[in-house]
Amino acid sequence: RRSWAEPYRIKMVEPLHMTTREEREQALAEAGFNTFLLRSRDVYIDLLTDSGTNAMSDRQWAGIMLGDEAYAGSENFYRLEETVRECYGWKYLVPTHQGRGAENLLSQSLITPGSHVPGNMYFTTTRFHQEHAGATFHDVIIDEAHDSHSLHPFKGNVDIDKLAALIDEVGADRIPYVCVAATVNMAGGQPISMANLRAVRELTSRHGIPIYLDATRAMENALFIQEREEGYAGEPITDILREFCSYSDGATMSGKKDPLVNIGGWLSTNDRDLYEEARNLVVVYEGLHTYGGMAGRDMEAMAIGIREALDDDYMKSRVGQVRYLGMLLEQWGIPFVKPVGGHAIFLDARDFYPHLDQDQYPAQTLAAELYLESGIRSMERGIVSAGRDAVTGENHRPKLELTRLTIPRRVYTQAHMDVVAESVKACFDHRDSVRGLKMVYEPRYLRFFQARFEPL
Ligand SMILES: CC1=C(O)/C(=C\N=C(/Cc2ccccc2)C(=O)O)C(COP(=O)(O)O)=CN1
Repeated sequence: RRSWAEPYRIKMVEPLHMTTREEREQALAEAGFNTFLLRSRDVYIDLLTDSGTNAMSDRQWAGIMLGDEAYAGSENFYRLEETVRECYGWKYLVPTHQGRGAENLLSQSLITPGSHVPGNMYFTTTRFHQEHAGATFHDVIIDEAHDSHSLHPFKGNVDIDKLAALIDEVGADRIPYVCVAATVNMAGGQPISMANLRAVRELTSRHGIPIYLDATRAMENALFIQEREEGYAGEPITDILREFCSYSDGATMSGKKDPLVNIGGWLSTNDRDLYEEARNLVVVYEGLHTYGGMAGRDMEAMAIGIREALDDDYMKSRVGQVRYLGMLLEQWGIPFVKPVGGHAIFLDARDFYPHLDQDQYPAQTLAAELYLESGIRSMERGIVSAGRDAVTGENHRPKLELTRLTIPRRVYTQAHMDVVAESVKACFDHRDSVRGLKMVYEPRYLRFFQARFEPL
C-alpha cells in the first residue's frame, strides 16, 4: 500500500467561509490582536486548540441520545467509571466539567501552603491551581525540552537528578505529589518515555511521594512509546497506556483532547482517602459526584470516545496529520519545534522573527500576522502565556517563544493542511517587514486569554 488514509469517512459537514483581508483587519483590531478574542465566525481554519474542538463519531452522537439525566446515579457515570478503570487502570473516578476542575480538586485536596510540586514543564492552568493552593511549582524536565532545535526523542522526560535534588532540598514531606504530564504541551506536545516514568516511580516511591499524571494526551504519548521505545514496537496502544498509568497513583484529565469530546474531564486516583476528599469537594464546585459538571450525555459520549481513540489506526492518522503539516513546513525551512509533537506544530517565533525582542511578543505577533494573512487562528505559547512569577511579579521569560498550530481530531483534511502550510509560508516570506506588539491591557489571572495588544 502506497498512501495511507484516515480510517473513517465523513458523514456530516459544517460549512466554512473565508473572510476578506479588510474584514480580518477589523476583527483583529476588535480582538485586541489576541486570537482568543476573535469570534469563531471570523475564523477560517481554527487551529487555536485541540481542546474540545474534536469531531465526534456517529456512535458518540448516538450516545448523546442515551443520556441518563438523573441528578444522582446516572447510568452514564457508571459506564464512564468502568471505561476509565478498564482503559487507564485507576480505581476511583471523580467526574469534572473539564481538566481545570480536576486540577482544582487535586490541588485543594493535596496541597498545603509551603508545598512544593515538581513537574515536567509547567502548564498554565495546572501551575495556576498549584500556586493558588499555596505550592511552589518546580520545573524538573530535561534541559533538551527547552531547546526547540534538540531532536531528543522523549523531550517530555523528567530529569531524575533535578527531581532528586529537589527532594533533598525541600524534603519529601513537603512534596504532596509529583505532576507528570504526558505529552508535555508547552514543550511542543513532546512525549515522556515508559523507562523515564518507571525511573520517576522508582525514585518517588522510595520517598513515599505519589505521582499524579496529567493524562490529557496520554494516548498520543503511547503512540510515541510504540514507535520510539525499545521493546514496545507492535504493542497496541491500549496495553502501553495501561502499563504507563500503572506507574502513577492517579491523574487529572481533560476529556477535551484524547477522548474526542467537546466537554468533560475527571480526577482519577487509587488512593481511597483522596477519593473520599475529592468526591466530597466536587459537590461544592462541579455538582454531585456522579456527574461533576457534565450532563449524562456528555459522560456517555466520553466513555465511547475513550475506546474510539484507543485504536492504533486512528491514532496513527491523528499524529500523522500533524507530521504531514510539519513535512510541508520543513520543505520551506520554516522554523518549528522538533521532533514534531502529537497534537500541534509549534512555530518557533524567535527564529521566525529574529529581529523582534521577546518583549515585543514575537509569538503573539506571528499569531496575529497569520490570522491577517489567512483567517487561520493559532495560539501564542510564549512570554504572554508564561505570565508573571507568583512571588516577584516579574515576567517569566521562557526560552520557548512559540506559536501553536493545533490540529483538532478528525476535523480538517489534508487539503486544509496544504492551505495552512502555504499561509505560514506567505508570512515567512514577508517576515522582515513585521513589527511587534505592545500589551495595552493585562488581566490579573492567566493573562493570555484576555490580554489586549496594539501594533508597535
Ligand atoms: C496538558 C493540559 C492541557 O493541555 C490543558 C488544556 N489545554 C488547552 C486548553 C487551554 C487551557 C489553558 C490555556 C489555553 C488553552 C490547550 O489548548 O492546550 C489542561 C486543562 O484542561 P481544560 O482545558 O479541560 O481545563 C490540562 N493539561
